[in-house]
Amino acid sequence: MPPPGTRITTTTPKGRALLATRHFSPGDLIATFTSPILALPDGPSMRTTCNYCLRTQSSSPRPLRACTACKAAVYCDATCQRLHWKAVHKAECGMFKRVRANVGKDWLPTPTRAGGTLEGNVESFRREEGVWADFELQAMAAVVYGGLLESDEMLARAKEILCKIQTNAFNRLDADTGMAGIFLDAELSMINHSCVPNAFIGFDKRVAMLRAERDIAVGDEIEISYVDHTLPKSARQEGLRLYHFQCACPRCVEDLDVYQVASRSPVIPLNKFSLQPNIDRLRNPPVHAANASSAVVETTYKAWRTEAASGGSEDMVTRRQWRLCKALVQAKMWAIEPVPSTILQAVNLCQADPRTWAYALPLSCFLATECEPVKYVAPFTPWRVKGVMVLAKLLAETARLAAAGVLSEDCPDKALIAILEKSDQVTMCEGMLRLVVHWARVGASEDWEILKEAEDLLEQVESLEGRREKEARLLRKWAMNPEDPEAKAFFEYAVLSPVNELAALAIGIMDDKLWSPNSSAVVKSQ
Ligand SMILES: C[S@@+](CC[C@H](N)C(=O)[O-])C[C@H]1O[C@@H](n2cnc3c(N)ncnc32)[C@H](O)[C@@H]1O
Repeated sequence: MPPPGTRITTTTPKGRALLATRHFSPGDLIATFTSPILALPDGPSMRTTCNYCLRTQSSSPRPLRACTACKAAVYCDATCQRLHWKAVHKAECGMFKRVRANVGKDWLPTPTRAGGTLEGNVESFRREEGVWADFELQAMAAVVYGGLLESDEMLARAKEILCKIQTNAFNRLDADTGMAGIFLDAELSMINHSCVPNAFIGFDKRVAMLRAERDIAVGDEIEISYVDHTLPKSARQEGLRLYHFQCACPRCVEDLDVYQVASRSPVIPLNKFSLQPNIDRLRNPPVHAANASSAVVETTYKAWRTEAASGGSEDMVTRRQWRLCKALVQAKMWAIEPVPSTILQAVNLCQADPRTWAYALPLSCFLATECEPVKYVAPFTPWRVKGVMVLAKLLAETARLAAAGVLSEDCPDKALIAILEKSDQVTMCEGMLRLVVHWARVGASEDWEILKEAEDLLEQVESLEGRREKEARLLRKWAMNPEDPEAKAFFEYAVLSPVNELAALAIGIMDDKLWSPNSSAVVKSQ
């Protein structure tokens, strides 16, 4: 049964499709999917992820405990273990024991349940030689270790199931919230792909939530993106290869870049309550597009990926990758991949070294103002909210160092210190947290880890001694009504202005500060 407010229809060439039978506004929850056919950790995460709720070891309050019988499946507590036993583990525990006895290791169960009506693209997979050979091996293993009768029919059935899983299951890897695994639901699998999606899926443990990303009118097809739709065309096509169709969305057909797609987005005005409230700038981005054709984008991205696979030290690879981005950086097309990914890598490198730690802040300001709002125009998308939360946490840390009078000891960059010293970092942090709390409630569930983290931090900031009440009152007023003239002017002065000043340092930091052998702030292996 399709969820209320939707119906399933059949179209050419997509097959079945989910249509809206009522209007959905941006952020509306279209449906929740609570009874997946499969919700399993993926292979590499099996021993480090609760096999029931899919929480990873790093986000679990307790060490994960293994099932005492098979020693393969792990759980965060007895409740998860009991529920998983009832849902699937009683059928697979014996299989794991056999695998352990025969090959001496834990092994990802090839799932043996998949709805009979799912699209499998079996004939197309059969033509993909490497993939098909892999499926044959996996099917054989599933039959042998599942203790099933080893017949041609059984092997064919196992391969068909693998095709269905590949075509329909969602990879729910989420490093930020510590969730990993695959999720397969028969109704969710009716949703087709577009690189300009009007909806997106969020996960909370074993529940998937389908939300509108923009207005969806009665009769519109509901479409999500199966891949990172902000990547260049060739990378998107590579990601879609195993789904066996040619994407005919406007991004693919007209070969639009992220700026062109963003400038047409109907949800641009929502950014009035964001770190990029300059709506005109999103509609008419100040980029030099003529200097960065799609051929330049593709060549840059391919060279960047080759460099990523080169196996050098992370900082040297990132340095070389940054050089490869030169044409895009000069064209001010900073939201086009691989520029944002390279800056994000640099943020991670900075955070790992006390000498460069403070540089993470301007780089993250740059990502949150120049890159993310173009890649993901709706400010409630989890990717946007997470970026603002990273900034809030960095500011909480620099504010603590500043209060202890040790900020300049840790950071030798005078321009950066000057901006931080004249800014009220606590107010900046509080402004970010109000954005996170507001948008996380629109785009995610109340149980989202990031929302809880933001609420906790906001409570701590609100109870800080010496916090100025007038500033706090204006931020509260701004969160209630971002158009209120007094509150808006205050937010621009106290939050946006220092954020933009910090962001303006980012390109210089990427060019010189992180890798120059003469710099006093260098990343590790220089
Ligand atoms: C998860 S299923 C979606 C539901 C599917 N249409 C069905 O009838 O079961 C994925 C498959 O749907 C088809 N599909 C999804 N998006 C498409 C698109 N934009 N254009 C053409 N086919 C698409 C492809 O066959 C793909 O492998």
